[in-house]
Amino acid sequence: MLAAASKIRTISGVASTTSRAMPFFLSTFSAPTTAALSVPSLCPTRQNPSTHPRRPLAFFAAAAPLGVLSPSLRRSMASLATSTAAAAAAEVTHLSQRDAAEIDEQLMGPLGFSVDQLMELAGLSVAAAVAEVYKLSEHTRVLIICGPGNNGGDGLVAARHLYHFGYKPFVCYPKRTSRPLYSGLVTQLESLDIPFVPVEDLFHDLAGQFDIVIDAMFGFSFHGTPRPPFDDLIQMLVSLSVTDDSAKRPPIVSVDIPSGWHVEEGDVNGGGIKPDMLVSLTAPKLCAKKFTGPHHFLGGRFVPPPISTKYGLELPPYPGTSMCVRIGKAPSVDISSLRENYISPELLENQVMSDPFDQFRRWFDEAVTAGLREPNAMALTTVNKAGKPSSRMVLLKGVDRHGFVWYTNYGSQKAHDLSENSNAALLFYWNEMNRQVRVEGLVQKVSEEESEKYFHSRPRGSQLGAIVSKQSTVISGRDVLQHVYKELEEKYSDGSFIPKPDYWGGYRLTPNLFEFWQGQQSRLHDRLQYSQREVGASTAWQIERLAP
Ligand SMILES: NC(=O)C1=CN([C@@H]2O[C@H](COP(=O)(O)OP(=O)(O)OC[C@H]3O[C@@H](n4cnc5c(N)ncnc54)[C@H](OP(=O)(O)O)[C@@H]3O)[C@@H](O)[C@H]2O)[C@@H](O)CC1
Ligand SMILES: [K+]
Repeated sequence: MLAAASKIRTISGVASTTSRAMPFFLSTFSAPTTAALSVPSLCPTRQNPSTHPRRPLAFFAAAAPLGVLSPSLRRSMASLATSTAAAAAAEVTHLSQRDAAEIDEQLMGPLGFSVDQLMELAGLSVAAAVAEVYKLSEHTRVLIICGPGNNGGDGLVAARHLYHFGYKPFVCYPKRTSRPLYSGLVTQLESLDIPFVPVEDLFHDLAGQFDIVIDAMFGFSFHGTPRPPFDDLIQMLVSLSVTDDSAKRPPIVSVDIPSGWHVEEGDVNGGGIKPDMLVSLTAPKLCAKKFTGPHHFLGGRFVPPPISTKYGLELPPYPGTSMCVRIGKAPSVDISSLRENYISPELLENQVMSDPFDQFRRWFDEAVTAGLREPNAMALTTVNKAGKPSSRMVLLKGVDRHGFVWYTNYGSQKAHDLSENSNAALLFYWNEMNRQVRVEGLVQKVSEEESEKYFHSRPRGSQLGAIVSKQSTVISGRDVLQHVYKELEEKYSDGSFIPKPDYWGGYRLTPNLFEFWQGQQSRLHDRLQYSQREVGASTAWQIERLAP
């Protein structure tokens, strides 16, 4: 059985609402095992966005020094990528019209690119940026208005990618050119049954017909004032963008330049389009400095060093494998309006395993199968003898009937707390599945032998890292770590055995309480608690439902 859980988040003040669907594999669980669970190595996985519109694809993994999306990395690192890029926005280079055209010529001349290639990457960037901001569940119908030049071509390509992402594109392409590149793009869209909408059909109830409007009319070669029919189309978007209630109209996304704006001066008389989102390509043009909408992205991840060097381009790094990166400040949200409505299968007493370890194992396997990133990440809360609590995330490295194991530095704050008070709590939060597991119990160090075994199973870099860090002590700078690390790297460069430091090892929490939480609609969440009770000379787990 494959059921779905989804979550609807409402964000007022910005674009809005997200929802997610996540596969659950409730009945695919095989017989519980008593063998220790050795946590598998977990890689973020990508699912077909047209069928699984879940996390914004991971952000941030590869591109040193910054980086989501991956992906999707999605996802926590995304905010870091975003804020770092935002911080850098002030220094982003803005191109004059002449430089933009010159770069175009060089890319397609001495640097060996074809226009088809660049257009494909540009259109893909636009589609990726749109999908990052406007979630499929809330914005399905996308109108793409395409102009006569390459900006229009970017729009045609974006339409195709949006279709494959699961959106429903409609294209308005009033001035077609017969060049094979463009006729090919049109044929590709026709083969997907994407409707081509005549201009006349757009002049009534645009807001009711579409959830997003993409302006791909003019880019950096625009000059003068718009000629028909683009003058009327631009006016239509102007009227749309001044609609008071932004929630009642489709957002406008401009490709490279808001059409009709002066390429360098921007919206000179103030009567032009006011897009909600701008996707600058290659590098922002000077007019982008006047863009005041909430979402400014950069796309066109193809700029080779000769161009960056020649034009002194300062551009934010693209996160991970992403085709776009936010530049400019991320819109601020009203925290009190962030609200999720959880939709999940019910969690009933007669569905859960009688043993909480088996139930944990079942949920853990489902989290891994569903492709969650680091489902073994858990918040560990310790409390010192003065009753002062502290929390941090650690990684679960094993679980069996004896308990939950993680490794750390025995000189750390948590170790200090645990030496004074062995009570601790673990919290797993599997956001995409609307699930949380709480575990409480007593903590003990694992045997030296167990720690040794695990230490030597780690990559050599992690072994050295464990030696370098006198965890939780104050250090004067990052260079301190790098210096010691380098020395150790040299010392062990011959591949010789790296001894485990005695201040490094594992802990095991032996649970006396579990709580399995499944988010449900209208705050009527399922909470099933397992606690221990005496039965004769032994103990048994009793399951009780807690009010949400
Ligand atoms: N590396 C890069 O840089 C990359 C660039 N890429 C993309 O290319 C875009 C630049 O494309 P582009 O040069 O084809 O020009 P664009 O702005 O689409 O329009 C030209 C057309 O509009 C017409 N037109 C002009 N003014 C007009 C008016 N007032 N009223 C009516 N029509 C008017 C003009 O006609 P003309 O005036 O010449 O008769 C011509 O037909 C760029 O912004 C980016 O999106 C990416 O694909 C890949 C990488
Ligand atoms: K445009």
